[in-house]
Amino acid sequence: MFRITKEFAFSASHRLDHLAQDHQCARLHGHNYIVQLELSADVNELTTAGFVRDYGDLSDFKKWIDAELDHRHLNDVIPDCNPSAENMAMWIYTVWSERFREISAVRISETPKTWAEYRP
Ligand SMILES: Nc1nc2c(c(=O)[nH]1)N=C([C@H](O)[C@H](O)COP(=O)(O)OP(=O)(O)OP(=O)(O)O)CN2
Ligand SMILES: [Zn+2]
Repeated sequence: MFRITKEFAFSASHRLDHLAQDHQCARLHGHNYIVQLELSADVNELTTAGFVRDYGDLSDFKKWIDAELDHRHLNDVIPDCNPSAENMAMWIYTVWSERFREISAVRISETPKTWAEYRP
C-alpha cells in the first residue's frame, strides 16, 4: 500500500456553537488553516509513472480552497455544520472523495499544535 499527501493552506474565520458561553471558541476568531489530503493505492494500482496520483492533478483542489474557503467565514460556507476541525475534515472528504477516489483521509490543522483527521 502506498500513501501520498499534499498540503494546502487558507485563512478563515469561524465561531463554534454548542460550547459553554465563556468558551474562547464561541467567540468570532480566525485561524491559518492547513489541510492535508492523503491518497492511497495498492502496489498494483500505481500508474505506469509509479504514481498513486500525480500531485499536479490536485491543482483543482487548490483552486477550490482559494475560491471557497480562503478569507471566508466558515459558518457561512459549510451548510448546517458547526465548523470544528473534525467536521471540516469530514466535509472536505465527502465533497472531494467523489472526484478523487484515492483520497483515504483528510487532516485539518487550526493551530501549530492541533490536528484533526477524518478517515472513513
Ligand atoms: N476537538 C476540537 N477541539 C477544539 C476545536 C476543534 O475544532 N476540535 N477547535 C477549537 C478552536 O476553534 C481553536 O482551534 C482553538 O484551539 P485551542 O488549541 O484550544 O486554542 P489555543 O491555541 O488557544 O490553545 P493553547 O492552549 O493556547 O495551546 C477548540 N477546541
Ligand atoms: Zn477556532
